[in-house]
Amino acid sequence: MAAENGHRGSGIAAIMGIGKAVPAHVFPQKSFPDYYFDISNSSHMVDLKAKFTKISAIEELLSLAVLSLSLLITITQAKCAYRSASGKNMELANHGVPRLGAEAARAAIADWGGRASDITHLVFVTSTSGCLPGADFELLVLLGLPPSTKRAMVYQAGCYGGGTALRLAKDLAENSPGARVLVVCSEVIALVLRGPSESHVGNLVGQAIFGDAAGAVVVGSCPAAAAAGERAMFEIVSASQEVVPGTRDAVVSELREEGIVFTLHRDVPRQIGDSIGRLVERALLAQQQPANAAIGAADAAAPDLNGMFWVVHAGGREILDRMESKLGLGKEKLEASRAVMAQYGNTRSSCVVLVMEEMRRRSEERGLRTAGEGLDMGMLVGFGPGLTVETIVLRALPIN
Ligand SMILES: CC(=O)CC(=O)SCCNC(=O)CCNC(=O)[C@H](O)C(C)(C)COP(=O)(O)OP(=O)(O)OC[C@H]1O[C@@H](n2cnc3c(N)ncnc32)[C@H](O)[C@@H]1OP(=O)(O)O
Repeated sequence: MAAENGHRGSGIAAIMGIGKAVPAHVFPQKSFPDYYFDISNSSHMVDLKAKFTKISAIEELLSLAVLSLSLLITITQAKCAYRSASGKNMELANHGVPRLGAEAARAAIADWGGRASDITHLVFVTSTSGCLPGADFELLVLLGLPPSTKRAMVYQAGCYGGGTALRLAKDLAENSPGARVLVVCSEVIALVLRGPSESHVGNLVGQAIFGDAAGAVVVGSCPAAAAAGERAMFEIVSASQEVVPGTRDAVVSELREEGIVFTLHRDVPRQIGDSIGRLVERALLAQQQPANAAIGAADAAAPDLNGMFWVVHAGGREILDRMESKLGLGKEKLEASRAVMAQYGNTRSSCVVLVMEEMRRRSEERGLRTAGEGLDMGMLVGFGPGLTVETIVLRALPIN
């Protein structure tokens, strides 16, 4: 299946298979505030519960949030105080992260059409477990990948980790002959889950919006002949990473005795909104010449952003709203991100893969020419602590 050994991959890396996995059990978002304040013995915090209820109504249509693996632990432990010890939660995360990841990886490999034994590299991303050997090793065993698979772990990158992994996969695929890189992003938020604190509303926001999910893709260059079943869906044209100056404290996450304690600053949506125009402009300038031509060679510096598809990390409704208005995007452009947010919440590093999968599914259902809503060029945006922003220019290839 992989390109011939010894042939140096000269083509642009492309995504050839996509898969996702979400927990089997979902929790009704509407009754989540009652449940959450009840299990944390916090029902007396009436004002805070009202605030939480407002925040957790992520989208008007939302009926379910996927938080099940993490919620199961609270059910079995029957405690979830703001500062409870995290031993059981750690066990659950260390167990769940590779397993959810393996499910997504199996789906991605099936979608690609190759065999697990053809995978040459693995890039595994998580910010919600911590053990050695790591989740990448467990995945190797669970999938029966060759022991010679070259692995790399991306730990604690937060929500931008999905973009980081795609950037690394591009470099690996374009510089290693015949490489087929499996990227797996898996997050089980057991270590993050804690009861409410009146003095830490930034944490409460995360309790309302974070969810468990894994996303996986297979990346390679020089696809084998179509007859062999391998096809490129999205070329990874170029990839950039930038830090937004002065935003170091915006998203902070620390691994402590009581688990992962994170905070989201109230200004995150504004900070992303204020910088997104410049970041997108720079990402488009950084892309390679052939892709420029596809956007519109006559005016490559001022592309029609509405003529592109958008795979944006579903960080929170306000972030998507601000991005939409700052970039002047039409209401429909961030539909895939909003759908993922409504169904699964903010699933951290895996979120951009889920958005890509959602977009591909919708495009195919509508009989569109490409998996990128029928368009040729698109942009993936992931962001997280730092604030660090990953921007990836994608080219969607025609669906066979
Ligand atoms: C983890 C990673 O690596 C990467 C990430 O994805 S980081 C996550 C990024 N996401 C965010 O930061 C969330 C951004 N916020 C939002 O999208 C929206 O605020 C929201 C969807 C969460 C809620 O929107 P909303 O329902 O319109 O409520 P909103 O009015 O904004 O807030 C409700 C209350 O909570 C408060 N609040 C909201 N966010 C807060 C925060 N981060 N810190 C403290 N207070 C906050 C508001 O001030 C408001 O308080 P009052 O009622 O006293 O005025």
